Amino acid sequence: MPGPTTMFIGVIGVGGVGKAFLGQLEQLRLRLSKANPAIDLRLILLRRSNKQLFSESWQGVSIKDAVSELDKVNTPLLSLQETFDYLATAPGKVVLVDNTSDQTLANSYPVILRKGISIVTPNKKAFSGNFELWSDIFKAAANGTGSPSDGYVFHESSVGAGLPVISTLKELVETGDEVTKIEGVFSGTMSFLFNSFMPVGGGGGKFSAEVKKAKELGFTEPDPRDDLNGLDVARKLTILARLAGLKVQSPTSFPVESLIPKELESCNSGDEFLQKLPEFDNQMEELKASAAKEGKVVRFVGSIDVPSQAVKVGLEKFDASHPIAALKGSDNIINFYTQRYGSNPLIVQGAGAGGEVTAMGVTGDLLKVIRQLQ
Ligand SMILES: NC(=O)C1=CN([C@@H]2O[C@H](COP(=O)(O)OP(=O)(O)OC[C@H]3O[C@@H](n4cnc5c(N)ncnc54)[C@H](OP(=O)(O)O)[C@@H]3O)[C@@H](O)[C@H]2O)C=CC1
Ligand SMILES: N[C@@H](CC=O)C(=O)O
Ligand code: NA
Repeated sequence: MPGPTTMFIGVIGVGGVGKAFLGQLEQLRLRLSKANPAIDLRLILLRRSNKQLFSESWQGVSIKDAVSELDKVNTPLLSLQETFDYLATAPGKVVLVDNTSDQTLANSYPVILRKGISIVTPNKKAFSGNFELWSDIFKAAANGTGSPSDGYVFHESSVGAGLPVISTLKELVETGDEVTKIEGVFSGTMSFLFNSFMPVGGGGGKFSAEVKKAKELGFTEPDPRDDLNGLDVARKLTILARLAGLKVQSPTSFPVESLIPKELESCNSGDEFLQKLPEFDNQMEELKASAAKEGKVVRFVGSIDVPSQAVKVGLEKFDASHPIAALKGSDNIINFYTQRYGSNPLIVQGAGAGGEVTAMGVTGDLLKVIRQLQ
């Protein structure tokens, strides 16, 4: 029988982040039940694009074996609506973990929240799509203007992976500081690409080869064109700008520089794009050489100027001594300029992509929900 502190968890998406999350969920389950044996986390749904696994009896499936059990399933996939209805009938509190980048699922968040199901997710689509969806989500959430019986929603990993970017910005705003500017490097993929293709001091690999590496390391979006076209950074800036109080309509409503060569804009798939990208390495070599002539390197950055409501995303040149030029690996750096912090910004820096660090933000959000519902 489920007790008052039984929490039913549904997980959608078992890619790089989803698999790392399941590992962390099992650790969390063990730690919480050791601290308080009444706390009982049960995995009742695991779904990928073509299969799903249920726990018919609400007992929960083994988290350790869930991915291999999911692989064995050969029953027809339920619709998303049927899946939400199943979750809503669980005999207790339910949390849905969306580890996909699916827009259709993101569009359903208001409906899910109104069923009393909480959501934690690294998926940016819901928070960076049209402004109406953003408003609907927070109207429906218990930690927005919804009722206490609605679900909670947290999305820390949608910006800067597990780095405390969203929580920091929210606290600045909610404690009455005035945020004037947010700027920095917001993409783990772009950071990795430029740090390794154009390192300070010269050298570096071929741009296209670094893109393939970034994908293999699990830094890119499922389709790496979503990183290279600047849209992933634009989505993150849309989220931060909205949290800072700006009514940004969409991630395409401000200037965004794309690194997709014109000739590859019509590729039909990410694979075709990756295959053809080496033909355009010379364009990136020219960019590197022209920056080097000025003793600089190029990095992919973004900024939000709050008073003028100006948001932009693109390439900029930096001196070798600049902190942005000196970043390593997939590191993000996010500078918050505020009235309280004056001319020395509050800085958040560290790995901005990768399965484990992203899953950590999702697991942290799950803990926030558990604390609210306990
Ligand atoms: N990777 C990173 O460093 C970071 C990722 N994120 C975000 O985390 C999310 C996941 O990223 P990542 O794990 O790297 O991506 P992956 O491509 O590795 O995994 C995506 C997973 O989602 C599943 N999926 C896709 N569409 C659907 C659908 N309609 N229904 C059910 N399952 C679906 C896929 O199913 P299948 O296995 O069948 O293909 C796959 O299991 C994305 O939103 C991304 O933007 C955020 C911060 C950092
Ligand atoms: N593709 C994204 C993943 C995290 O949001 C990135 O590279 O930053
Ligand atoms: Na974050």
